[in-house]
Amino acid sequence: MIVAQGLTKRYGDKTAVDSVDFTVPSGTVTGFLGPNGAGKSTTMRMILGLDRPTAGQVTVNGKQYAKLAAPLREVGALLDAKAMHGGRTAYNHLRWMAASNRLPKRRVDEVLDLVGLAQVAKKPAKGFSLGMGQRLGIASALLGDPGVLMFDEPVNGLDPEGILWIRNLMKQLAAEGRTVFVSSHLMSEMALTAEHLVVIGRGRILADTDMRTFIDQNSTNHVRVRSPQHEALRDLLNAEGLKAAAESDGSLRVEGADTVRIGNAAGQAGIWLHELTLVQSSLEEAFMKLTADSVEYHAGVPGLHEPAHPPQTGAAPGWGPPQAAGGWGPPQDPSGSEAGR
Ligand SMILES: Nc1ncnc2c1ncn2[C@@H]1O[C@H](COP(=O)(O)OP(=O)(O)OP(=O)(O)O)[C@@H](O)[C@H]1O
Repeated sequence: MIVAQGLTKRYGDKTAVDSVDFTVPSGTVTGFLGPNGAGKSTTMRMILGLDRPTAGQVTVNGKQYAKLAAPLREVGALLDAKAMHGGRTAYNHLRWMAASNRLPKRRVDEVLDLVGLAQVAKKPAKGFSLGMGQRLGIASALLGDPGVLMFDEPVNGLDPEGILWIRNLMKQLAAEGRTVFVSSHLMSEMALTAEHLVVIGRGRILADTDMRTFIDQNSTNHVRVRSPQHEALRDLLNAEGLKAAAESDGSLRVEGADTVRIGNAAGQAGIWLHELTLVQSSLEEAFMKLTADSVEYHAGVPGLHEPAHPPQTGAAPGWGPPQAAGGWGPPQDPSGSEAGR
């Protein structure tokens, strides 16, 4: 179990982690979610004693990491898959880690087998692909057979088979009663893997709850209904006080009612239905809604940003597509000369 209490980290005037309290229970996979820069890696580094908290504390199995007698046997972590000596072979990388924690050599072979790297064990890590590096990092985390495991973006670079493998591995580790704490930006993957969620935004805990409750509390289900009598159905639902909005695929999106109510209303009015589906919100929708105010780094949407050089001639003011001349983009040489380019 991991327990954080008032855990805080400040870098100068930047508060990366702001007095957070949370518990990562054993026997379940806990997802650690948050937008870029939310404080996930900083929190994980503090759990592993790689960063010292400015205030508060975090313990693993009741002790601070630095006070664990045999850390590798209690906590395994994958934070940065590239954090290894590139000239060392996968085998030797694991061998020195095992030796430093008095783990037997045979454990190195076991974890290499487990992560599927046995055939390349004697090859230097610098030649490894991103996915192979992730597998080696996971092997390091598993080396001491620890009860607590932390993975920062573990599926990064893995192929579909690798993603399925790590998903099943994490579930299996949790089913064995271990504590599994995993961060990821892949919401669809997290929805399939985690049962519990800790969500952080701008250094503060936004949610600490089970997956179903999180989705239910932060999203709205709707019903998708399709009928050859589209207009009649829409009028009927609107008359019933339901908001029925036409979708571009020809269906109606109805909020605030379940399938039974809509089906009964349509049946009583003699309206044929070709589809009546309850659409449950996804983790992604719930996450986006909850963290909308916590996103620090927004990407510009092409065509939606204000141009640095607004159109000068013959164009209405305001935003618009790039102009052939005098519009957005690098300044043009009016002579059309190639000189100086
Ligand atoms: N060593 C450091 N010095 C100064 N600021 C830092 C340092 N490490 C992290 N930060 C800042 O702390 C905040 C939290 O960063 P952190 O890496 O923990 O976020 P994150 O949730 O892991 O983000 P991402 O999803 O992008 O990996 C960011 O604003 C970051 O710039």
